Amino acid sequence: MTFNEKLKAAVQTADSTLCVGLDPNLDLMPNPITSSEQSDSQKVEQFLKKVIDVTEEHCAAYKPNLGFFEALGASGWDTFEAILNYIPDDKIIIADAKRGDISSTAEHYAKAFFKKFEVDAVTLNPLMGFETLEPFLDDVSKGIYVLTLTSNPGAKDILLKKLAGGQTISGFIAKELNRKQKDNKTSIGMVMGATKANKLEPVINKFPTSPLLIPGVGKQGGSIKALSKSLEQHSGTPLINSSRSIIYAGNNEINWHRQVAEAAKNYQLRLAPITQRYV
Ligand SMILES: O=c1ccn([C@@H]2O[C@H](COP(=O)(O)O)[C@@H](O)[C@H]2O)c(=O)[nH]1
Repeated sequence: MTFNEKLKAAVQTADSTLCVGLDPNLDLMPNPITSSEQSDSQKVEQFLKKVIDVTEEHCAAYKPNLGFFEALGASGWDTFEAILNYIPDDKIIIADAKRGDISSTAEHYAKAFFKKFEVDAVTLNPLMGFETLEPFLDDVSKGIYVLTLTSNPGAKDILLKKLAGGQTISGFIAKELNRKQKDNKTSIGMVMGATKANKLEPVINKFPTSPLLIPGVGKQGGSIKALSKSLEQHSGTPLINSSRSIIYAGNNEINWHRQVAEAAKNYQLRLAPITQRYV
C-alpha cells in the first residue's frame, strides 16, 4: 500500500483529519499517573497508552515528538518503540524528528525511522539543502513532511523572508518539493503552521497535491476557521495536529482520560468541514 493510500484510508476510516500529538511532559500529566511508584519512562508509557485508547476513534494519525522521548534518556527509545507498537495499524504514525544532515548521516536517519522503527512518515528540516532529503525518497510506502512554513513566531526570521523577485523562502521550498515529487516514490508533504493561515495559500498553491501536516491549533492559537478557508482549493490530504490541548485536557482527577476523549472528539467535530472534503 502506498503512503497516500494509507493516509486517505486512515482519514476515511476515522472520518477525521485529526492528528493527535504525543508530547509526553511529566510536569503536565495528571496526578494519578505522576504519583505512582513507577519510573518516568513507565509513567510516560502508561499515560500515552491510555491517551491512545481514548483518542483512536477520533483521529487518523499520531505524531510522537522525539524530543520528549529523548529527554527520558536511554529508556526513552524503548518507550518510543513501545508506543509505536501500541498504535493501531490503520493509523498514520509521523515521527516528529525534524532531521536534516549530509547524505551519509541522512541515510542513517532514514534507516532508523523507516527500517528500524518503521514509522509511516518523518518530519525533515530542509535548511541544509534538498539533497539531504534524498535518502528518504525511494519508498512508496513512506512519507516525509518537510518544514515549509512553521507555526512558530521565528518563521518570519527565515521562511517568510523574500527572495529577489518577491517569492518567500516558504514558497520556494514548496515549488522545489513539487518538482522533486515528480521523480521520487516517497510521498512528499509539507509542514504548514495553522498560526500562519492567512499566509498559507500562496505557498500551498506551489504544491497543490502535497499532503500537509498542520500544527498550531490549540495552545498556539491557530484558527480552524481561517485554516479551513485557506485549504479550500488544496487537493492533498491534510492532517491537523493538536498535542497539549488534547493530551493534557484532563485535570488531576481519576477520570482524566474522559476529558482527553472529549477533547479529541471536539477537535474531530470542529475539523469536520475540512475532513468532509477529503473523505
Ligand atoms: O511548525 C511546527 C512544527 C512542529 N510543531 C510541533 O507540533 C506540536 C505542537 O504542539 P501543541 O501542543 O499542539 O502546540 C509540537 O510537537 C511541536 O514541536 C509545531 O508546533 N510547529
